[in-house]
Amino acid sequence: MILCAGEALIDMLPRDTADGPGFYPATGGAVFNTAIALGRLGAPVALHTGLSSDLFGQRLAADLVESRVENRAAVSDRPTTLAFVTLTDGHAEYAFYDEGTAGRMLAPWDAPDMTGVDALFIGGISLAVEPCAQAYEALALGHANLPIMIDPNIRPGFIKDTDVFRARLDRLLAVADIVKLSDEDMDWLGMKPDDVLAAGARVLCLTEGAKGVRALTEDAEIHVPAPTVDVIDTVGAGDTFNAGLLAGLHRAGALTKSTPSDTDLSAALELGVAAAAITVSRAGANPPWAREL
Ligand SMILES: OC[C@H]1O[C@H](O)[C@H](O)[C@@H]1O
Repeated sequence: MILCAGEALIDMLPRDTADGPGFYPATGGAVFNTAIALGRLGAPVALHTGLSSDLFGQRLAADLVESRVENRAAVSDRPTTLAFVTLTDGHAEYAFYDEGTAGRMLAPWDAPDMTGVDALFIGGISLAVEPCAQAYEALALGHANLPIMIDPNIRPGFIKDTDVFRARLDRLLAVADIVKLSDEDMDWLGMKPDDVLAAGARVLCLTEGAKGVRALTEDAEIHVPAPTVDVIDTVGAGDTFNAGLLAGLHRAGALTKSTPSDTDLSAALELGVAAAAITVSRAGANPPWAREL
């Protein structure tokens, strides 16, 4: 069972209405998106997050059930985080409303049930805000014996304290086996691929948008191009890639504390880019796609 830990929220996606520009709600949040995609790919998966009991929280919980994701959230009556999305040529930018929300206020003592968990996926904007960042860090550091994948999904405008965030990432990179970063993440971190591997990662996945993904291990560099599709929006592309990678490795028995073989890694990367390509060709982070894949 892969335990995904991070935010579940509502994306307010832009849509023109007869009265002018408007928004409509869709389930989202980087780690929620990864959990949903893992469930759709048939991987055994659970989600740990701070989930609201409000109507949006109920909708998020219902989507988990529908996609066969076990719900291991800490539920509270605080509101659901909202992310207002603006799109420029399909590229998404986010404005978050998360003050005092159920997701943000998750505390280290809201620890999840770890029964049956054999791998961890941790990430998202939750690593940049208190106190939930402490909860997710404690989870990773307390279970460093498990294979861990981290995607910090860095959104510079959302980082409340750069020094605290950077120090936290350094501690997480030291226990991570697989790290996924985008070009922009690498620029923000001021790191080179070798620095990430030297910090402890066995696999570094560098997503390069329409160009695909480059994966580096100590001994290999594998490039997998992305299928060509018409992009509607990029919301959730990286999250779905993460799910494909994790599902592929898990299925091959290669989601372990060791470096996967080039064959297993290549096949998992292929699944990741294929899933991401379908996501970007639809509106929103979690369009229905499993059968097509
Ligand atoms: O990675 C995409 C996700 O990031 C943002 O946090 C949005 O919630 C969106 O669903």
